Amino acid sequence: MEDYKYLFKVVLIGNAGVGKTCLVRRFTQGLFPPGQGATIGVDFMISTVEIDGVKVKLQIWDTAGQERFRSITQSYYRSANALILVYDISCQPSFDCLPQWINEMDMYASTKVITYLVGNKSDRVNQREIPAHIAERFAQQQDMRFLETSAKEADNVKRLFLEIAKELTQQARDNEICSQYSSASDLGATDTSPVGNFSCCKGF
Ligand SMILES: Nc1nc2c(ncn2[C@@H]2O[C@H](COP(=O)(O)OP(=O)(O)OP(=O)(O)O)[C@@H](O)[C@H]2O)c(=O)[nH]1
Repeated sequence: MEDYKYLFKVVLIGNAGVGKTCLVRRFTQGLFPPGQGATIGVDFMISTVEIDGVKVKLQIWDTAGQERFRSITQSYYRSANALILVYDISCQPSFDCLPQWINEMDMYASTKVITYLVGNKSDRVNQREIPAHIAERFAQQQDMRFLETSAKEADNVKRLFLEIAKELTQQARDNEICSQYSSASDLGATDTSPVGNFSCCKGF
């Protein structure tokens, strides 16, 4: 049997060509693959990380950005524990489309999901079209965490996935403590639990 305590599902979304596949490959394989073709439908990779001595498995779903796959990719939102919405800092249209993606998240994702806005290709300093402070303000307005990354230069990629794993692990632990507390003290109320969407976690 595999040795891990929690399993979390992380889903990447965003326009075609922003670098979702490269971010996943960089994190899971340490590679920046040349000539990466467009994703067809969805793809997934697994990575196991250690958070405060606990093994956490991340199931990372890489969705196709192309419009024609939208109905397939939408079905992956619902069970996501974390959603990473990616745009390309050197491509204004990929930023302009964010409200449409957020609309999809509101429609299809769980209300408990944690959400990150990620500006990828931060290495393209001379081609930058979206200043970081504009994106950061937008993320704050949408109640999303914000990071700029470069899959090419391996900048902030590990940090992104580890932050997510850490936050989800903390939520899962809080949930365990709360459910132990509520059964022990006979409070009887299920709504003492701050999170309720960890059905995919081992041990729940
Ligand atoms: N300069 C630079 N290029 C990048 C970076 N990440 C990805 N790219 C390039 O951007 C292009 C698209 O990358 P993908 O990872 O295939 O993009 P995607 O978002 O998965 O695209 P779809 O699968 O069509 O949704 C490729 O040519 C990559 O080499 C980055 O951090 N910096």
